Amino acid sequence: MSIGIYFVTPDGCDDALVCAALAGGAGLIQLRDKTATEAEMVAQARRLLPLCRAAGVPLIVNDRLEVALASGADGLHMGQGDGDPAQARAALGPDRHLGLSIETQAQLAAMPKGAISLIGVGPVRATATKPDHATPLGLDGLAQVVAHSPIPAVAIGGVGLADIPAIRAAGCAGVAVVSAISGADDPQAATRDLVNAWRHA
Ligand SMILES: Cc1ncc(COP(=O)(O)OP(=O)(O)O)c(N)n1
Ligand SMILES: Cc1nc(C(=O)O)sc1CCOP(=O)(O)O
Ligand SMILES: [Mg+2]
Repeated sequence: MSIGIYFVTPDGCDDALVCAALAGGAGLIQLRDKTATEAEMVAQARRLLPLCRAAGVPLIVNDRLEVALASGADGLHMGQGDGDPAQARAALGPDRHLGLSIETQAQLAAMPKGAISLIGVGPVRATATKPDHATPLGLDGLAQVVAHSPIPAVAIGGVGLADIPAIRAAGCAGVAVVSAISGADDPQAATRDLVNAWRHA
């Protein structure tokens, strides 16, 4: 599986920002909004789905299984405290993506076999985007976790353009970013630069 650049939305994300990431070549989108109501997230996911489908890019919902199901999204991302992955897999069915956050080797070893299709490993570095993040792994720690993963992994947390060669060399299927795209003056160009760096790493 090759994902490349995985755009995770910031709180209050404008649909236009997702369009810019799609136009720049993002290979996966996660709707993550810690401030939105369930109804707002369902409505936004329903608006974004046709845009993502037109680009051939899956749309995944963060945290909220009900939103993923009600919107018909292509999957769900869960953290360690976000419920039982086996139950989420049963509700999602066999074909949709189910991502799980992995912060340590022990969490990887304890991961329920079969339910998860993708892991997000991090944070690589401290990041203000997720104030409650776990202890940073660094690029070496990332590589150690990914080396033991039986399923595709993406790196997340405080990463950007300069990290892409090391992240790819670690065996990741992609890199998940918020601020490297959302904080750029030109999000489409920033995504394109990340995509090109990924392709040439
Ligand atoms: C791809 C990816 N990896 C990790 C996370 C973090 O999930 P979680 O630990 O549940 O934290 P929140 O994002 O819910 O604050 C993620 N969202 N995506
Ligand atoms: C959503 C998220 N999860 C993380 C984890 O470590 O699990 S770090 C993170 C935020 C990533 O944002 P940025 O690219 O701006 O650092
Ligand atoms: Mg979560």
